[in-house]
Amino acid sequence: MGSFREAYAADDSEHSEGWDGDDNLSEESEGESLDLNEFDEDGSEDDLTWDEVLQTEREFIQKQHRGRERQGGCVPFSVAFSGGGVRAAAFEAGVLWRLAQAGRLGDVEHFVAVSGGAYLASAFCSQIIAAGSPRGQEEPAWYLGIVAKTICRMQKNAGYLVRDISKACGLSPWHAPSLLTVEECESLVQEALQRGLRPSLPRERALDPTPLLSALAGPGALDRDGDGIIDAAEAAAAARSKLNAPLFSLTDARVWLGAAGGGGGPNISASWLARPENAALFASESRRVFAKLLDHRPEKFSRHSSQAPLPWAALTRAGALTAAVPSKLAALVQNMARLQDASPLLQHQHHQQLQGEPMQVIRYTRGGHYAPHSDSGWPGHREVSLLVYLRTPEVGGETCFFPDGDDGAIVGVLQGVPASTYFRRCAQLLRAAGATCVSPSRGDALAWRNKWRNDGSLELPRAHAACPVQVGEKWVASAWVGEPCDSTRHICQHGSR
Ligand SMILES: O=C(O)CCC(=O)C(=O)O
Ligand SMILES: [Fe+2]
Repeated sequence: MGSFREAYAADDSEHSEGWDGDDNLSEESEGESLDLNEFDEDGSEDDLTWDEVLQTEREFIQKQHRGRERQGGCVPFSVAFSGGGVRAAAFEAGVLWRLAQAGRLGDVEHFVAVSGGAYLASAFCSQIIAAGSPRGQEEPAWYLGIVAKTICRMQKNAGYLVRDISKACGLSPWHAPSLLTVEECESLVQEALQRGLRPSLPRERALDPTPLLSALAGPGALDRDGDGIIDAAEAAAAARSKLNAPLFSLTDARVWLGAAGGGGGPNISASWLARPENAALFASESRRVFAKLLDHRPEKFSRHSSQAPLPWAALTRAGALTAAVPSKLAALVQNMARLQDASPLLQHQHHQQLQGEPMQVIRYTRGGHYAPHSDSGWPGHREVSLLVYLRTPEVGGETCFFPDGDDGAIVGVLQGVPASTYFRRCAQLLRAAGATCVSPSRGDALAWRNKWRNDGSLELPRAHAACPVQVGEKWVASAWVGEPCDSTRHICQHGSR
């Protein structure tokens, strides 16, 4: 553990109360800045003398040295950041990042800074205080996360003067070229074909939102059997079919619910949902989210593709060409988590969380698309989404991600656009509204984190769309890393993982 981190955390912990998690210290904390007049010039009986301070510091460092020697740790060293305005801070951000990448930040004994260097040093220390402490093995990744956050904060404040070398700002989708081999892609396609995956709907039906709207907008949308009660199955089916995949069939919903009984398990278990208070909560959340989505753009509820769930066990059975797929996906999540979040849970439990629900192979024939949507239906649902292109269309089929927290621009640009225009110019339209579009390329993978507002409300987290396939066929595999249950969230998974 870095001694400066401990020293800050131990001695200055009360200062962290002024940290508001945003770019500025709160007004309150500014008002509470250190008042030098409070100190007696000759030092009152209650104050530490310089000798005592030095002695305490020496003992602390000796203790650290002994601990380090016992663990066979690296040679400790100190870091000094010079001044030079924001340019110095920008340069030193790079130094911090390299030290974090080399796993050496934990060996820093003293960290001193002046002027421009202190912009960075103080931001870095604030992040450390706010983050608490890492546990053993997690230390290098923990420091990477802290430095990434520091860099993002600087980039936000200093703009182009600071380059985002951490690639962590803005939560961009992570693009991993050639993650799967051609053989692995084809094996997934064959597995899905064996499970009866058919071509998706023809174009004319695919782009017509009318049947969807009539099916969804009625008051009985959640109460499927019309008995006035939204039971567990209805709530689950509604969450799945209305919030995430609006054309998800009842059969699919049954498969999903059925998985609760064994093998993998869904994000929310049937037993959890069976408790009336949970089902009611779930249904009301679903209604709220659904209403909000519907307000934005009803057509977004359309999805035209065919899906086949692939159980993980089938992929990893002896001799399967797809045996390496789960670890490749897990490693992708881990890399992204290290640099974007460094949340220990996401970094270390992703393998298990990944297999919480089956992978899904999706097939889009001409006109097949997935209108703007979010993969995560509620807080505590899917933390990360993964997508691998298995077969690429000749034209169309781009995956477009909307700008963070700004789906308004997208809604505006799509308003009144006829289906035929959307079919031909989807990526062009979405790019013009600020979206980032990725063209399918066989074996390439994308990963992104689904984010929620702090208060748990929906922000169309990482809203994205699959543009219509114009020529050829597009096949993808989708997988999700479930968010672990967290007692501060009122809806979270209770699945039998
Ligand atoms: O096919 C694509 O490009 C996106 C698929 C997707 O968004 C999903 O499966 O949730
Ligand atoms: Fe999606």
